[in-house]
Amino acid sequence: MIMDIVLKYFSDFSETQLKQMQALSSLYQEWNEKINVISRKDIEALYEKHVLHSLSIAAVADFPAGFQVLDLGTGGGFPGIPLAIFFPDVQFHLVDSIGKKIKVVEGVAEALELKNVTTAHSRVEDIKNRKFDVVVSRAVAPLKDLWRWSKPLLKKAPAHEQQPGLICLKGGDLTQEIADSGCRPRLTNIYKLFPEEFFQEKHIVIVNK
Ligand SMILES: C[S@@+](CC[C@H](N)C(=O)[O-])C[C@H]1O[C@@H](n2cnc3c(N)ncnc32)[C@H](O)[C@@H]1O
Repeated sequence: MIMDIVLKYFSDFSETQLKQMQALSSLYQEWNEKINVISRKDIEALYEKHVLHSLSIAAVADFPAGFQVLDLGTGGGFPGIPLAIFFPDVQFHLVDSIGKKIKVVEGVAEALELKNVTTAHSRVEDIKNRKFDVVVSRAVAPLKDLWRWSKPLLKKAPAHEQQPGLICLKGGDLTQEIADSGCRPRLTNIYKLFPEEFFQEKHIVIVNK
């Protein structure tokens, strides 16, 4: 099935990861019948539109074992769930302000037995007393807000080291958004990694700590 598209670009999965990736299709179909978190059109193209797109972050950033990653505005679990499968030794905290979406994420993570996923039904601004190595996010808010929310939640980088703090998937013309953001991000074009036609959010934007 369409899962082939993921295997075309990421071939190094363990048996467990492969089973988890393959299970995503039926899990999201089942959950979507109860709670609609993904459009009908998109659910048919789950691996291209959501899974591969989420994994594009893994193509540009390495998360070492023990890293703590926050997925800000995870919705139905993107990019957090595919990344949690991809990086089983990294801890992912998936947060969204809409409770029913977090219910789906919890159901999917539990069915996949993803021990490295925790969730919270919360606005990201309300997270207190926690720090993360990196924040990931897709299609949530202008860069200015993403960076304002992420900054206080990030552990400090060691002196003189440039480390990614915020990695987000974004679409459209980012010129004005970047000018307004108050930070100086780097951009990677996703279509240089994967076929352009799959994605609406065509850039990976990385802001260093
Ligand atoms: C367009 S959806 C994208 C969901 C998911 N990241 C994806 O790409 O499929 C944006 C999500 O961000 C969430 N969100 C927006 N602002 C937020 C905030 N301040 N804190 C937590 N979640 C937020 C919304 O509830 C919504 O589920």
